[in-house]
Parts: sequence; C-alpha cells; structure tokens
Amino acid sequence: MENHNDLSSSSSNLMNHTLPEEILKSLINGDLSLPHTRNFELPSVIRCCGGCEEEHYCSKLCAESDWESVHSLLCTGQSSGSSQAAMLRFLEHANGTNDIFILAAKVISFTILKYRKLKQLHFEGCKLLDRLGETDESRFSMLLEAWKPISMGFKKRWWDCIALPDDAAPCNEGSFRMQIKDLAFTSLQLLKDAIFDNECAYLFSLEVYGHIIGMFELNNLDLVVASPVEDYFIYIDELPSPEKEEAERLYSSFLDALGDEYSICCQGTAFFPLQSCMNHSCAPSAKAFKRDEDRDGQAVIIACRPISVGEEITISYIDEDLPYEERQAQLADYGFKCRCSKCLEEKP
Ligand SMILES: C[S@@+](CC[C@H](N)C(=O)[O-])C[C@H]1O[C@@H](n2cnc3c(N)ncnc32)[C@H](O)[C@@H]1O
Repeated sequence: MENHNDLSSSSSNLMNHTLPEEILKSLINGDLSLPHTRNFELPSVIRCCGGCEEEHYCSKLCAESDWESVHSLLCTGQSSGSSQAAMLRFLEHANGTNDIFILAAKVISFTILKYRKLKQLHFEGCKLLDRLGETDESRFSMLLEAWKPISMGFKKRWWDCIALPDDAAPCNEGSFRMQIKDLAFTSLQLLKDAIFDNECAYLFSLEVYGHIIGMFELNNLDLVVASPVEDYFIYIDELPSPEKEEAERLYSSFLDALGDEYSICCQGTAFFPLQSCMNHSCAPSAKAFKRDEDRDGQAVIIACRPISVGEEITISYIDEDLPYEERQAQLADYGFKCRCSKCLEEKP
C-alpha cells in the first residue's frame, strides 16, 4: 500500500509528459525494454478462432471453450454461425446504447448452444425412426435443462428494476421505464435477426430478454484486476539499493509520461449464480474475490469474521466505511434502502 501511495504522489506532479514516438515504437517492437521487465512477461494473446477482431483470449483452451459455449453464434468473423451483417447491427446498437445487451446476447447464445449439445447427445446414435420420438415436450425439457444455470437470476424485468436517474423527476418515472422497455425491444429485434432459432423461440420473448438484462442490472458483480503496470513499479520500489535507484533513473521519463494511468485497473462485470445473489450488509460477514489462483473462471467468498450457524452470509456492494448518508446514496443506485443492522443502528 505504501508503495502504491509513493508512486501515485510522484507521478501526479509530473503528468502530461509525452514520450517521443520512436521510443514508443522501440518499446512495442522489443528493441527497447525497461529494467527488470523479464520478470513481467506478458502472456501471448490468442485471437478468436472465428476470425473476428472483438475477442482476445489468454490461452487456446479459453478461446476454444468460449467458441463452443458462447461465441460461435455471436462472432462477426468469417466462421461465424450467425448472419454477420445482422450481428454487426446488433452490436453497433448495443455499443451505442447499453453494452448490457451484449451480456444478454451471451446468455441467449450460451443457452441455445447448450440446448443443441444436449439434443445431439440425446439423439446420438439414434436411427431415423427413433428421431420421430422427438417431441415438443422433450425439446422443451432440454431447453429448460440448458437454461438452468441462468434460472437463478430470473427475478425482475430490466425496465422494472433499473434505478431512476438522479436528474429524472418522479412524475416522469412511467415514461422513463417505457423508454427502457422500447430500447430492449429494439435490441431484441436486432438479436433475433442475427441468431433466431425456432426451437429456442422462448428465449427471444421480450419477457425473457427483459429478465436476463434485469439479472445483470440487479445481480452483476464488478470484477477488478489490479494493473500489471502498477505491479511492475511496486516491484522496483521494493528492490534494494542501489538497484532500485538505478532502475528508477532509467524508467523515470516513462513513469512521468504515464502519469496517473500507471495504476488504472482492469474492470469487468460478471454473473456468478451464488455470489451475485448474496444480500448486502454495511457490516458484511464475507467478501467476494477473484484471486490470481482462481484461474478456472470461479470467484470465491471468503469470511471476514466468524459466522454463526444459521447466520446469513452477506457481502458489501459498496465501501462500507463511508458515512451513513453516503452509503444510502450509493445504495439508492442499486434501487434499495439498506436495512442492515449497521444502517438501522446509525439511522438518524
Ligand atoms: C443482488 S440482489 C440480492 C437479493 C437476492 N438475494 C437475490 O438473489 O437476487 C440485490 C437486491 O436485494 C435486496 N437487498 C440486498 N441487500 C439488502 C439490504 N441490506 N437491505 C435491503 N434490501 C437489500 C435489494 O432489493 C436489492 O436490489
């Protein structure tokens, strides 16, 4: 922590220094490297196997697994399983309005691909005659099975649960919610043009789409990954003298050019069926983490104090050390007034 503060105060005084372009080029092509960077080698970046420019992965395994489970229907590359032009129109609309639609499309794609896999497994090796046994009922039960991991998040429609913007008058709430519903309708039409599947038509109803987006509105978990650049400067700061001073001398102009940007973390949004559904408390009993060692896409819940048998496990959605009024203001964005024990105690 101390290292972090040292670095941020030194850099903030030296903002807006720029590096000559030829130095930047030398850094990118490897002709020039900063001291000790051999300890911070970046993993190679794997590109989407469908040929699109949007998705990049840390390993071939991740790329293949995403392709099989989600991306093959949403890819805009040559090997895509959808109409490329229609998918581009969907993405353009989502990027211009709300990228939560892209998450919803991933959920739908995941469910369709899972359904197709279940169906294939079910009928694998069957003779043509046996396939006549494929009924609407059996197809529906396979669709339900494919939908299972998401069903946990099926709670409220997006336009019913989204918080009213600060600058909106309460008397305009009805028209605000109607606008949000119309936006979701437009997005759904564009998605249907790109990946509609008649056997999975249920997934393309506005009711289901609204609930999927509502799930991300209510149950999303922010993921924050510390800046690897910051790690590098912290590493240098902890070197013994005179190595530290020598490295600092060599990198000082680079740090000045980066300014405060050296510590910008990587942020994302995720839905974990268990962690995302936990209630909030300003005196939480646990914290949700995505640790370096959790490489399998999982997040963990770690107790931050002893928890009694039968006691609810809670996490904090905000900085729980803020004063009461500020906590309430931040939680209003989540659409609720906190009723945790700490808030009930501190309520004026
Ligand atoms: C992420 S959900 C968690 C709730 C539920 N367990 C679930 O699975 O969806 C967040 C919603 O739970 C309710 N909630 C969570 N913590 C709360 C608290 N401390 N006080 C009041 N409502 C709370 C609010 O309605 C909030 O919009």
